[in-house]
Amino acid sequence: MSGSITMHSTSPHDGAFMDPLAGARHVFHNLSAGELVEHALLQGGAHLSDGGALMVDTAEHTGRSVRDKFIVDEPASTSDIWWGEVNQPMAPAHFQNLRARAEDHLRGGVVYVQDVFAGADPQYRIAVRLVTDSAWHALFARNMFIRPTPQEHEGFAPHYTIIHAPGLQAVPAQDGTHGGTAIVLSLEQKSIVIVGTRYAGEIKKAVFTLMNWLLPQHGVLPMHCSANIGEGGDVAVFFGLSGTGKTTLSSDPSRRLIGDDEHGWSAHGIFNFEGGCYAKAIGLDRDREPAIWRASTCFGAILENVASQDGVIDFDDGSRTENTRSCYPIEFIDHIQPDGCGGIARHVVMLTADAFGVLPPLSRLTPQQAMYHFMTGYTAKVAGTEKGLGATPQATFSTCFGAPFLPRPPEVYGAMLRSLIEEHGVACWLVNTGWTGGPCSTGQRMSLAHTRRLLNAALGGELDAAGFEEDGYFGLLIPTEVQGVPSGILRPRQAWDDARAYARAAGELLDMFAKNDELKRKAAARDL
Ligand SMILES: Nc1ncnc2c1ncn2[C@@H]1O[C@H](COP(=O)(O)OP(=O)(O)O)[C@@H](O)[C@H]1O
Ligand SMILES: C=C(OP(=O)(O)O)C(=O)O
Ligand SMILES: [Mn+2]
Repeated sequence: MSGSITMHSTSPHDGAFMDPLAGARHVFHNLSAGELVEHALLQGGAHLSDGGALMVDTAEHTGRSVRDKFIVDEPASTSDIWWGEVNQPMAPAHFQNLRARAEDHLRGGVVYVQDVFAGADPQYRIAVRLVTDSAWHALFARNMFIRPTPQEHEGFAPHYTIIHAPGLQAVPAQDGTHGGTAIVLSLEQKSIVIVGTRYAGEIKKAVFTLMNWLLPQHGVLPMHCSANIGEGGDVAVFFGLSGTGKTTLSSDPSRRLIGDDEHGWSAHGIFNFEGGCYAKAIGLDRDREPAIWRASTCFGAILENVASQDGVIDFDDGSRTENTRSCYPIEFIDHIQPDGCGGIARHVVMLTADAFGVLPPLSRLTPQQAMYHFMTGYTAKVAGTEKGLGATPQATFSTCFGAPFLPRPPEVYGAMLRSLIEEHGVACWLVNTGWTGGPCSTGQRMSLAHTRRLLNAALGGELDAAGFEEDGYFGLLIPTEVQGVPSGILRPRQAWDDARAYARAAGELLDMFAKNDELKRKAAARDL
């Protein structure tokens, strides 16, 4: 590997397409946050909260459209793609159509251009240009990615361009899509097209997919995780699927936040891909999560699908969706690592929100167990929209805690993590941020205070000399005592009133893991 790596082998604009902006009526380049807020209000469909946060509505798409994501099937770039359910091929001719129509659509009106970077480590950074007709999505990109300095803006040459036309519907017969929505990556043409959805998370996760494609060729492991750094410079990464606590737990007043969702692990250490956070806002409570609450409610923040009355935010209202979101630049959090870079991770934490209430709140993993849980990627959600009584939990297995974002086969990422854990003697932990004392219908959500205390004990070295005992089902090592947490909580069997009900639930969860292992074995045999 050379000193300065070129993440982009050909010239930024390879001439395959016209400048997407040529002929556009009004083009606004790199407006400030204040200007974008003004434009968003004028464009309509947005208003300010009493504290100044921009409140927007995404209409029917309130989450990612997993089935509508495509990678263009281009021979030079796609031989290493993990084709299948996650990565569906799109014919180059279809992409050509779709992109041309998206550009035409944008040319017809007002266009916002935001130039940003992904990758805090300059060596592995890509320059990304978002072209959109929606001012608040331009603000989203400005908040979420790394904002160039004035000098960096001069001569900014995008390596990748995102054509974002949320109001345009794809046409399946012409564009090769399933319906009106499409998120399409062309690795060869260095271009991403997003149509038919206003959910802003598509923008950041499309760039994440791109980083997941690019970085392994440079010996860097891309990860769906948050990261922070302790007083002594010790770095921890927190893997986990959506809603397991990456954002919440990484902003901890006693540790500096590196980032809340996407990181790379290079020979120098951990670096954020982003410059902002995208927190789940449902139930956001001022007292329980003061840092995220403050960041989410001030001018410059965007609140997606959050309800309000006369400007007063109601974070408890999930009537539009449970997946309400807040988006803010990382500087809105007090304790951050300003350059977005830390050293080699000393701790790897795997978060799971176990709605069956079976897994211990904290357990230590051997390197082998850590790899098993990484390749398995378990979490369990409450099914449907009605939470609480009677709801049945739904197990989810998403390999590498991020299958929807992996363009390469999972083993590529697994092998890299395995060698990093071995090489650096990394301590590994499994944390259940889900339920305790029963499944979600009868148990309680793990207290955030307990989860934070357990993590601080693990990361701060308090548990180095602690006693551990096996859980009896998963071979997990549970600390027998942690200051500040009742011992009855540490062992899930004791947290349940009915020991037999616990045994049954644990057995059932083990079966679900075994079924998933079997499915993976079959899929691997098919691919041989
Ligand atoms: N013990 C807990 N640990 C972490 N999060 C919890 C816990 N209890 C409740 N929560 C809630 O779960 C949600 C976790 O969401 P978030 O941190 O945004 O997840 P992610 O970033 O992994 O998608 C938040 O709404 C948080 O308040
Ligand atoms: C942005 C997302 O990720 P997360 O929930 O992991 O923050 C998402 O799933 O749309
Ligand atoms: Mn998050």
